[in-house]
Amino acid sequence: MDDDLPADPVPVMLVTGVLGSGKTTLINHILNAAAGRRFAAIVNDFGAINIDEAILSASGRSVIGLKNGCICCSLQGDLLRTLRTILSHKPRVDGIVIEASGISDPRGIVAALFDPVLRDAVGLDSVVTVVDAEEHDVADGLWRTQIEAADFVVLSKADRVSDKALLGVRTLLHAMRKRTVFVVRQAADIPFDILFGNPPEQIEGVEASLPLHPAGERFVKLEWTSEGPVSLPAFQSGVQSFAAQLARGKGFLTLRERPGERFLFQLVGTRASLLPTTLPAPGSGPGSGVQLVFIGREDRFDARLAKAALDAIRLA
Ligand SMILES: Nc1nc2c(ncn2[C@@H]2O[C@H](COP(=O)(O)OP(=O)(O)OP(=O)(O)O)[C@@H](O)[C@H]2O)c(=O)[nH]1
Repeated sequence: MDDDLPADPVPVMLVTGVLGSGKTTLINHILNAAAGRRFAAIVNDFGAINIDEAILSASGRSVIGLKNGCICCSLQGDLLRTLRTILSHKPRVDGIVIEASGISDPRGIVAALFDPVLRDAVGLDSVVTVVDAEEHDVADGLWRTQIEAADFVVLSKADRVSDKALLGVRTLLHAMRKRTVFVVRQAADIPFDILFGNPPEQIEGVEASLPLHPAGERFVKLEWTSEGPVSLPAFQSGVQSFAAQLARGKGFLTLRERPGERFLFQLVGTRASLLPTTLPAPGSGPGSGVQLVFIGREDRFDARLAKAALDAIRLA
């Protein structure tokens, strides 16, 4: 181990969950709740436009985005380099939160954290899996894998379902797990000292050589930008033409109808929202214009047609 790496392992929390489940929202909550403690967040967005980094940076904490790939597959080297950079900072951080992209197999990331150089410097404290209480596909192998790997399952969007439906999801989650899983209704219910500082039992079956899921084969992404504002009706009808094919859409918009304002667009499953925002633009991009990322399973999402529909918005 390098001399400049800290002697005590820095606790790491890994947050997983399928696309749009609520990982960024949860991490925002954790960073805001961590008053007086120094946390670094590493976010792994699927696209080169890192919307999550832009959302989390508003918390004022150190947030580093890993772009254009999946840290359980192609970006493991980037993750390890980023961890080493964070660990070399003085004063040292009290904890590190890693947000896996919505297509990540947590076992691959856990295996990476057992890297021989880092294993004395960072300690995996917990794997937290966010489950959308409203929309989830129990037949999805990745969803099941993420739940199997979890020390905690946080149910998001519990506010959108009935108590009966919530009980149904909780019962399902408990039935899927051989060992205890903490199912909490919202992040505020997770005791902070359990998240950081108490090593959970090691995740069963984790080995350095686990087969990793071929992320690139399952999902395609489309990134679309415009330097200027777009028309709201044209945007709505353009996105509507391919929304049913999507697993996830998000990004920032400026609209011709609302000069001087910016909006955060979110689409998960059948729900879409467009809300005014004061968040900064991703990267060093200008605050005007449009930066959007769309993700869909490759057998459903025709990114070429979607791009054509979006390009037509520019002319509208
Ligand atoms: N009503 C409600 N909405 C939520 C909750 N958690 C997240 N959302 C909304 O769900 C959408 C997706 O949330 P994110 O936190 O961006 O999800 P994510 O898992 O980080 O998404 P990806 O990184 O793209 O996979 C956003 O519109 C959130 O505001 C919740 O508990 N209740």
